[in-house]
Amino acid sequence: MGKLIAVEGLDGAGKNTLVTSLVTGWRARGMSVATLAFPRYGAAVTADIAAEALHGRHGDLASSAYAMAMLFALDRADAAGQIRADIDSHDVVILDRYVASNAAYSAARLGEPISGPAATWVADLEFGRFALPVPNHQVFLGVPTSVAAERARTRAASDATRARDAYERDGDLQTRVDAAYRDLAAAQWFSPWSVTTGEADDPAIEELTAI
Ligand SMILES: Nc1ncnc2c1ncn2[C@@H]1O[C@H](COP(=O)(O)OP(=O)(O)OP(=O)(O)O)[C@@H](O)[C@H]1O
Ligand SMILES: Cc1cn([C@H]2C[C@H](O)[C@@H](COP(=O)(O)O)O2)c(=O)[nH]c1=O
Repeated sequence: MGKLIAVEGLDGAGKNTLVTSLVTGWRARGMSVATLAFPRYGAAVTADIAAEALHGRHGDLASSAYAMAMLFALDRADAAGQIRADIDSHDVVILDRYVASNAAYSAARLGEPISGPAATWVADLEFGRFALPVPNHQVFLGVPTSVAAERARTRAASDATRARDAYERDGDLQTRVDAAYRDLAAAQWFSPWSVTTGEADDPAIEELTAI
């Protein structure tokens, strides 16, 4: 039975880069590692519709925090069997975004604390009704919001397929999401959390690399 680790953070924080580097390190040590990124663009229609909505399609769909969160949650519900099978057959399963993304973005959109109705609904829906596995560990890649925003902007400028979506263009939302993630980490929401800047010499990264 492998460990399930979820990496969380703002848009452009460098989650994908961090996951890739951790996976490379673990595989170099002979560990078997499975990885999955949410939303599963191109693999789940719910993920694609969510992305399209954040780029201005599907009428007023994106204006509902709960509707958007439901799309992201249904994507994960559809992947639950795959996640469980991966946990059974690997030493580590590492996810680029997971349930806490829905809790942080939904609470931030609605201006609620993480103990409020939206984050509670996300947890009940995803860990409860959809029975998604609870991670053994969650990592918040807590780079400054200005750094994440600049990385998202630079990426959009150099890659036409990565134009910034409604969440990425909303600086106030990103600031509230950052605060929500810090609260989730401080509350050790559903599992132990670490907060890292992502630098290789950060003790939190050294600890993860050495699992
Ligand atoms: N430590 C770093 N230093 C400098 N640039 C970085 C670093 N980590 C990531 N980047 C760059 O920042 C951009 C965003 O990185 P990445 O795609 O890993 O972020 P992400 O958190 O997965 O983003 P999103 O959630 O928006 O998909 C990329 O262009 C990447 O090359
Ligand atoms: C998985 C997931 C994502 N979101 C938000 C976070 C981002 O702003 C967008 C798209 O994700 P990406 O990593 O930038 O491709 O959606 C969310 O609110 N809830 C979720 O579960």
